[in-house]
Amino acid sequence: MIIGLTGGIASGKSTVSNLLRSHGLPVVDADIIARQVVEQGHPAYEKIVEQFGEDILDEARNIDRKKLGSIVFTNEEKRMVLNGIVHPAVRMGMKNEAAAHLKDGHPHVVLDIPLLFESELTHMVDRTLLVFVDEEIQLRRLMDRDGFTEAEAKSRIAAQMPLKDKVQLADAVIMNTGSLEELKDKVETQLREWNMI
Ligand SMILES: CC(C)(COP(=O)(O)OP(=O)(O)OC[C@H]1O[C@@H](n2cnc3c(N)ncnc32)[C@H](O)[C@@H]1O)[C@@H](O)C(=O)NCCC(=O)NCCS
Ligand SMILES: Nc1ncnc2c1ncn2[C@@H]1O[C@H](COP(=O)(O)OP(=O)(O)OP(=O)(O)O)[C@@H](O)[C@H]1O
Repeated sequence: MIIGLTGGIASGKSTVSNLLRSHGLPVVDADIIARQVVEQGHPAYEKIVEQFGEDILDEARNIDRKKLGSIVFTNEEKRMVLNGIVHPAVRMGMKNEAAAHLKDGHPHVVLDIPLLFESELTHMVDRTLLVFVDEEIQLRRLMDRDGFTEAEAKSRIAAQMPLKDKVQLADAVIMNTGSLEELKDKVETQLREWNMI
């Protein structure tokens, strides 16, 4: 079974991913692949520099993610351009990694995809699991984790489908408004319900 793990920015997907890994489940992380496919030498890197110019590069000519983020999270059109370059490569990378885990004999694989619903990727998975927090907690955790101003954090949250709309689309929801201990219990309960542990 392929599980699609999703949620909003700073909802707790990586935290849940780590708990899933601790149960022996392999997790394929779309954010990590999205970083790999824009490294120098990859075709997506060239396309991004062509579209966004050399101003988004740092001294070592790597993509400065902070700079690129400040452009695309305040301009939907530019975000779509970036998505159009990066997402096909991410999809391919995820498929390859998932196939390798299945080939290794793992019966279940988790795909951690922040934009699972926005990018209509549910066909890639058998079940969807949403990590939910209310907007106030999401904003606070995002500002605390990344040191963003309120405006920066809000622009990132606004670039995604509201979490309450994702609740309607998910097969199961894990509430992450409580403590990490509670989260751990909820993850375990969900895995048992789906006969995955
Ligand atoms: C804009 C970029 C350079 C900012 O990099 P940065 O290191 O600051 O953030 P990081 O990649 O770790 O993403 C953090 C979170 O932001 C959110 N996010 C990232 N990209 C997007 C996007 N295009 N639309 C909406 N939310 C996004 C996700 O929740 C993600 O988990 C980077 O996010 C990027 O290249 N985005 C485009 C690719 C993408 O969509 N990645 C996310 C899933 S594949
Ligand atoms: N139950 C919790 N209690 C307190 N802090 C938490 C809890 N769950 C997650 N956090 C913290 O909130 C922040 C966001 O969590 P995490 O990084 O797992 O989110 P994410 O959904 O993977 O984010 P992104 O979309 O940016 O990749 C982190 O600093 C994490 O340590």
